Amino acid sequence: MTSPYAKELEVAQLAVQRAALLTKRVFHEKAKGTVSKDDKSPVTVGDFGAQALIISALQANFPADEIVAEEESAQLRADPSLRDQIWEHVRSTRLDDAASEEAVLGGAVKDAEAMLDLIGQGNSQGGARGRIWAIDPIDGTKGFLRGGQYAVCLALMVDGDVKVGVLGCPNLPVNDSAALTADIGANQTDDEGRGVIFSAVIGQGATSRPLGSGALAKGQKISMKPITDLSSASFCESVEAGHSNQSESAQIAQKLGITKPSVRMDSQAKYGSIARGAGDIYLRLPTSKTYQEKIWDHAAGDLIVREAGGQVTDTTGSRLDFSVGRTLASNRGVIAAPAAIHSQVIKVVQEVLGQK
Ligand SMILES: Nc1ncnc2c1ncn2[C@@H]1O[C@H](COP(=O)(O)OS(=O)(=O)O)[C@@H](OP(=O)(O)O)[C@H]1O
Ligand SMILES: [Mg+2]
Ligand SMILES: [Mg+2]
Ligand SMILES: [Mg+2]
Repeated sequence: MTSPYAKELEVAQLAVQRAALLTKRVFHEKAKGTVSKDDKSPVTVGDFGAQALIISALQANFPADEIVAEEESAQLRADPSLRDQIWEHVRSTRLDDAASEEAVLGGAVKDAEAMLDLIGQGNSQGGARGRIWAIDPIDGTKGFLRGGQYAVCLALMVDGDVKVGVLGCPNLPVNDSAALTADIGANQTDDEGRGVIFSAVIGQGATSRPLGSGALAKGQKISMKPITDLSSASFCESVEAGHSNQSESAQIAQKLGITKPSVRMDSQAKYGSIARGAGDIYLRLPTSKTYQEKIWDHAAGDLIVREAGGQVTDTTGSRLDFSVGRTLASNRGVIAAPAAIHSQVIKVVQEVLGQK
């Protein structure tokens, strides 16, 4: 008997791998086709193209499933030149392994119009019922533009619970033990020895494997660092000061006896890094009363960390709730840490936030 979600995992990993081939090409281009969205955040040819390729693979395999994806097609319909730039990438990005490309991912997208339709298919409102995929085609777009970390993110939720999570991180070291000592926060690229896929299926643990471009490489189990002494730990936090409150995190570090500076890294690469022990504690503290976290920014990382032996909660200690729509509506903050120290961190987070 095959294990639960084996097909979903295979499709998700290959879809992320193919989408990452596209983002890697755009990463090395000088002009990345960047435009500004209504909320003033950037989106590039890479984000749109990766979303089209992933949705194409999902629809070829699971046509009845719903999809919640970050990007929208409306802006592209009014911009034929941008559409054509994206189409050029979508048309020409293929896995090296022809069998996986055709038999698993369903092959090429028909034309530019079909591509726009695919991008627009990620408009599900989410919720607590049924099978829903969450896609962040490029998480950490600012990092992608800056030459930092970014991640191609895909997760399957069933009745509001994350069952499968995959993160493709082209700029992280492949090797889990090398990553332990590498400077994972600094400016990064996808040179030799870089590019990793993290994945997890509920109840089956978490793995990492080289990102590659052909048949999937063999994976290895990953687990969080067994920290007992917080004084040797460090936080892994956003690069962008607007995404997490850095002065509160400094106070929390001090109270916990953490002396090392925070590792600053864009995207869900943070979740993957702590899940393989190349980092300790993911901390995200709200900066605004109105911003709502999006499910695609957390779903895959949440499962990967929990399957690697961690706990992921908000600042009250409750699990993240992926069942309420496209956002984590009432969520305040995220703390992901090895299970043994998670409650200790939450206690101090609450002390510091409570002082305000
Ligand atoms: N105001 C605010 N507060 C919190 N979070 C926000 C905010 N604005 C945006 N975002 C989301 O942050 C995503 C980027 O992830 P990180 O914050 O972890 O990384 S970093 O900021 O790039 O360092 C980023 O994901 P992408 O848009 O996929 O890059 C955003 O969804
Ligand atoms: Mg994101
Ligand atoms: Mg994104
Ligand atoms: Mg974005």
